[in-house]
Amino acid sequence: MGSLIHAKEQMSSTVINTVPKMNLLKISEEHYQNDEKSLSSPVIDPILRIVKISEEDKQTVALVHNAPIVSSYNDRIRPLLDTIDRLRHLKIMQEGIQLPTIVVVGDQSSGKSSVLESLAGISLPRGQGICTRVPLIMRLQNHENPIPDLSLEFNGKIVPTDEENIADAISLATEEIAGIGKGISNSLLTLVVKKKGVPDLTMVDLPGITRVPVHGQPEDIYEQISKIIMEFITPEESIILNVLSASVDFSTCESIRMSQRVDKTGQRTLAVVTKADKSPEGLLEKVTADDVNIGLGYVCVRNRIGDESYEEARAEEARLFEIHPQLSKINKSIVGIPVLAERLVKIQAIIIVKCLPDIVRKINDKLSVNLEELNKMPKHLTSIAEAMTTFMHILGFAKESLRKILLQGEFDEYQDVQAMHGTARLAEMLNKYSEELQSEKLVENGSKENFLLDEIKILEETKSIGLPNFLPKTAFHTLLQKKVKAISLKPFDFVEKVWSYVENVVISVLLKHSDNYPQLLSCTRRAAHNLIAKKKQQSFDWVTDMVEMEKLTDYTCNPDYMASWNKLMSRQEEFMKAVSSTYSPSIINIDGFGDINVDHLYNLKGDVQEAFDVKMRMTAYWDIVLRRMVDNMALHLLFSIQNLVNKEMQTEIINELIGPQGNGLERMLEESPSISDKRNKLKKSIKLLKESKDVVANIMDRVVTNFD
Ligand SMILES: Nc1nc2c(ncn2[C@@H]2O[C@H](COP(=O)(O)OP(=O)(O)OP(=O)(O)O)[C@@H](O)[C@H]2O)c(=O)[nH]1
Repeated sequence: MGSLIHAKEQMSSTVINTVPKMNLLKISEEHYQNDEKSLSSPVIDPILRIVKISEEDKQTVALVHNAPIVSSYNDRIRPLLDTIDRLRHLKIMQEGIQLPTIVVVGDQSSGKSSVLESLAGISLPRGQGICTRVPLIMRLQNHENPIPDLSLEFNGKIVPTDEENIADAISLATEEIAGIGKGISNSLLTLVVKKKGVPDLTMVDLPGITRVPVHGQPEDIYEQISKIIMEFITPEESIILNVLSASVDFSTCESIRMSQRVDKTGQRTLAVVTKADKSPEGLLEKVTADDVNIGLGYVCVRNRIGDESYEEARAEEARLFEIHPQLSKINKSIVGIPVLAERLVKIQAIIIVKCLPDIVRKINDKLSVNLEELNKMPKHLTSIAEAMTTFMHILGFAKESLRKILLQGEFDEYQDVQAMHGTARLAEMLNKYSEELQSEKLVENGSKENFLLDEIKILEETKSIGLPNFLPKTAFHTLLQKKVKAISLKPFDFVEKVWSYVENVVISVLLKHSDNYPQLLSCTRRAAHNLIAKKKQQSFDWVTDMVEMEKLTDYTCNPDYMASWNKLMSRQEEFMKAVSSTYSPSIINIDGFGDINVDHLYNLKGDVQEAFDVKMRMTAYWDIVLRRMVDNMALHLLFSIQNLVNKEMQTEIINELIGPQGNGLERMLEESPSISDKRNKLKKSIKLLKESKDVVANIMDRVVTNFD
């Protein structure tokens, strides 16, 4: 037997020593398989499951079963397992970093605690009804001292205990955590068992699932327990040790349903079938049929019964599977606590090696994200001078951002937010405004059935006693006023739209920069709002003047006016011919108006020729007016926005914050609870991650060396 153990030790160290750095899991799985092969050449499926085993091997396995449950994996896996345990102790899972964990689940009284005590060689509270009421982390450590060393860790304290009192100590600790009675809690209880011959294993025992609350249990016991179980078995890093009683139909087990929900293919589920002694009939068929899809295979066991000692229980178990008419037919590679221990130790090594590099990466990533966030957080201000400096910085940054967004067209701070690409949006609005003004002109020029009638009517009404060949200026002005009036609302609408947009941009920039000082938010928002209201009013006043000016006066030095009028007037003679033509329809094409039927002007009283002249003057001039309305508007807005960004905003906000009414600087000294909470949380998390980083830093060197 000694040489066998020696051979196995050699084999194990080969496994550990030959795994290269890259792709640790894949390789360690292969080696694990090789390991099994070198032991007994069984046929093994890709997920570690032994399918066939030779007769000769059966004997070897049987011999191994009689060896103490200690693997030479221990020496090498122990530091890795310690690392994981220390990370668990640091509560790294609170940071959303999952640890590789063997999670023991099972229906109520399926025998979970019995399996664990068999593995640990100690007595745990056992019984009918709910015994495990809190997640129990069981850390088994092989140690050389023949005297076992047991302790419980919970609620921040360590309580030493011994084998005799462990069951009571666990019950007491459970009561302290979850209260007296049958209630459950998700606060952890850790049991450390250092004992000669135990496998180096860490497992989590969870409360058993029950659908029907027993006397004294809360009504929603099923939901409470399911929640805890799901929390532990959902992460991909968890191996599910599903404890099933041989006396039940596996497919009806709640624990199977749950594990199937998170591990459909069963690739991270191992089944332990307890109470083989109670229900031996058909057990072989059940585990062979594998109706419930257990990827990592089955191990059938017989736990301690009544007052048996651990040694007696193991001997009974070995005897049972050796001589029982039905149970002895079950392959020896899948029976007994020693096989289970061996299997778990290996699976544990594989998942740890697989997960560790990822854990290290996640710790580093999270640490740098948190450090960055902490650095970005506002300083806690302690004096008015500090508050003033911070405030001026905020103002400076906001001004710079607005200058980029609204004046220079640089969007590095808002690459993906189109609404904040200010210069482009303003240009878009101006183009639309210009198009809207032009479209009015097109509509008007398009209505040809009344061509010249307006002009003729106005000329008649503005006639006075005088020489016939003088065009009355009033006629032109009357027409101009009518036209300006028709479009006069458009510039007001445009101004309204532009300032609303600018207000949104200004407020979101100010809010972004004063984000860390919620005390500043309301007063900067108010200042921005007041300032924009003022600017809007100024623009309205300016637009009113501009519209009135265009209505009441007329002037341009733009040569386009004369050029365009001359061009239009060159068609006057032809036009008059068309008007006096007796043919019907009499049609003439004029630039900008298209084909005009002039039948309605034939024989018309009033001066058609004069009306044509007035209309063409107006047409030439109106183009100038519209362009002027767009150009002037653009200049006005650019100038106003420039003033707002470069001068007025700063003054307005300073007045609002520290003016006669303002007490903003004093308020900046009072840190908001949400900010201080956030800072404390970040500091706590950074401390935890730094400690975790130290914990894994040493081990990663060893992983690499060991697995080189
Ligand atoms: N005959 C026999 N009885 C067993 C075996 N395993 C467990 N039992 C008994 O089944 C009962 C329940 O076992 P526990 O280990 O307390 O079950 P549990 O799943 O931890 O229970 P809860 O935590 O309450 O859900 C106890 O009385 C055990 O002695 C076994 O292999 N054979």
